[in-house]
Amino acid sequence: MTPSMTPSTPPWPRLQRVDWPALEQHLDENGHAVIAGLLDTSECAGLTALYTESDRFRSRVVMARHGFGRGEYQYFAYPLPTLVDTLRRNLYPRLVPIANRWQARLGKERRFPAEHSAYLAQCHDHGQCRPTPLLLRYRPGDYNCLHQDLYGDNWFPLQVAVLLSAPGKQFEGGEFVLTEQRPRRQSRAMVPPLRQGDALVFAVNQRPVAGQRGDYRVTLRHGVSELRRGERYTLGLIFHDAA
Ligand SMILES: O=C(O)CCC(=O)C(=O)O
Ligand SMILES: [Fe+2]
Repeated sequence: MTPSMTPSTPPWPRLQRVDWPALEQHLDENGHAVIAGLLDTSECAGLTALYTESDRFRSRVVMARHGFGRGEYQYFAYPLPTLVDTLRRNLYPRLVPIANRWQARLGKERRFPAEHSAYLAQCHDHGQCRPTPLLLRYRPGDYNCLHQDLYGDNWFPLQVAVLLSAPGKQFEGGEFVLTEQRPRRQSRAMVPPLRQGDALVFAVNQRPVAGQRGDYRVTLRHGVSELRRGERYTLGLIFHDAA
């Protein structure tokens, strides 16, 4: 454990400062919402520095080999770095009420338990045992095709990505892009402005939208536009484990 991996303040008080009702409303209306400044610069640098510590990771994916884009990412192995584990365990209970409300509106039966440990036990019972938190690295010319991070039948409907690099300073281009596909309509693209340390909460698969005849589903995908300069790192926090 490097010293920079110790959170400078415990994440719990940090998350208490978040305006959750506003975040929830933005999520309901757009399928994504930003938690500004969740990590500080030194925490971002500490996580970025882990990228070269190969024994922290269970696998490395070179995106071009799979047609996923260009660039690469690595999935952390268990045990997760303390800060990654703390973020995942503390963000989850805040997102559960939103996730369960969406499940009901989407007509889905599954409800998620209040604690992340209980949810992981469920994933493990389903044979989804492999950790999904990841670090992504982009260099000039790299990009990430629009995709969804499902990894099995049991998936938690919200995920979080934290931008670890400083736009305009450490990199240019490389915008986080979301698309929202509405039934029988054209897709809407969204590019939330992100600064270093900002966390984006977004829908993994679908979100409910109130229509004239009840709720309907819209499908979301996310990706990253081409990086023009520098190096860009992201921490991805997915709450379900993978098959
Ligand atoms: O690099 C990014 O911002 C996208 C990360 C991503 O695809 C994810 O966290 O699931
Ligand atoms: Fe992703």
